[in-house]
Amino acid sequence: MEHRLAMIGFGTVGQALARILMERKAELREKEGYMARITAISDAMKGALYHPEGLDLVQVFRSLEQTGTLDAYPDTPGLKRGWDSLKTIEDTNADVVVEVTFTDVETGQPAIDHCRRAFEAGKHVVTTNKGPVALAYRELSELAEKNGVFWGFEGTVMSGTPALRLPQTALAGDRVREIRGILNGTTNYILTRVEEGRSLDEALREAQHHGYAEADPTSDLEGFDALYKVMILSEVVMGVPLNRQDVERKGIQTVTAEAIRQAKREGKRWKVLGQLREEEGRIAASVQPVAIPETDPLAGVRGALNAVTYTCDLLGPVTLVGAGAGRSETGFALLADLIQIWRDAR
Ligand SMILES: NC(=O)C1=CN([C@@H]2O[C@H](COP(=O)(O)OP(=O)(O)OC[C@H]3O[C@@H](n4cnc5c(N)ncnc54)[C@H](OP(=O)(O)O)[C@@H]3O)[C@@H](O)[C@H]2O)C=CC1
Ligand SMILES: N[C@@H](CC=O)C(=O)O
Repeated sequence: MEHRLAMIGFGTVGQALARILMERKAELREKEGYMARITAISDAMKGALYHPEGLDLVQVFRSLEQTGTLDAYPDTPGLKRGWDSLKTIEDTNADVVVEVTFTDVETGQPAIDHCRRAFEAGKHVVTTNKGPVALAYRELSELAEKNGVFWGFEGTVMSGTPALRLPQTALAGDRVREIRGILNGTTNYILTRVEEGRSLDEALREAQHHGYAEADPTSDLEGFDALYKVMILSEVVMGVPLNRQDVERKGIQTVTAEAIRQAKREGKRWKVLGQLREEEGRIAASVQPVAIPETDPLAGVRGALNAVTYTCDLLGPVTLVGAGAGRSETGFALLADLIQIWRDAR
């Protein structure tokens, strides 16, 4: 048995997963018995390829390096080009759809439709796209269950750091009453670099260069990305759905470079905190920059690292610190979900 994957979107994260599968092929096979081949890629601007026997990833990356597109991939018998995302999901032989298109903070589309169509076609989905989980969790979970397929979205919160798998597995049986965390890698990186003397613009450019920022970085800067993660944590970890309007939101545009450096002189650090607290079945939730004292454990979380503290009834507080964004870090989140599908099937 072997996974056949269809990549919907082939940007930073999609390419990172492809590289991991290529570079770790032998190790994954030996240690996990895991085998996968990418049979299809469909990307908005780079183009689309499908070959039922699998694509040659060396040629895929060569074509991207030469042309920025998939156009220079060599023609071989049986190769199809140009299929759009929905045709790729429905008409290829893939059994797992890897949904890694942009997160749309208004509608969650077209990613919600991508997941819907995949489940209806009896295909598993792994995704790092926050839109479907934040806006259509119930509907899509039910649809996946009805069709007997798996929906993996570990990478939607804190990249490959197991921020969702930890409460769902290791904390099962306890109740999470409160969540507090740094949930956006780009803004934490920017705040750290500005403290170190960079300008806000320079720091944002660096974050983009490292692959941390959203395609439209205003989503990071204005707090929408963290807001979506707060919605996901509320529903998936605390079992309470929230609307966007339920979450108070402020971005880092309200914090000047001088305020960041002044806080440092006063022994404080600005952090964008996502906070959720359960009170009588209701959730009070917010995303906002706060100047916290250096003695706060979250103050030491620097750069693109993120952290989350789950305060549980029985266990008390548990804090997880790890990558919040990044190429291989987020590609790994998809791999972890793929391995879970693989293990569950066995
Ligand atoms: N980067 C990170 O560290 C993390 C990212 N994420 C999430 O993962 C997802 C992917 O992120 P990332 O790879 O960085 O983003 P990129 O912007 O690098 O890649 C997204 C890709 O999706 C393609 N695309 C957009 N719409 C469609 C469509 N309708 N059909 C096919 N392809 C489409 C884009 O095409 P083109 O550009 O060619 O137009 C682009 O290549 C996002 O939802 C993001 O929020 C989650 C955790 C961390
Ligand atoms: N842009 C996001 C990417 C991961 O979700 C971030 O910076 O955290």
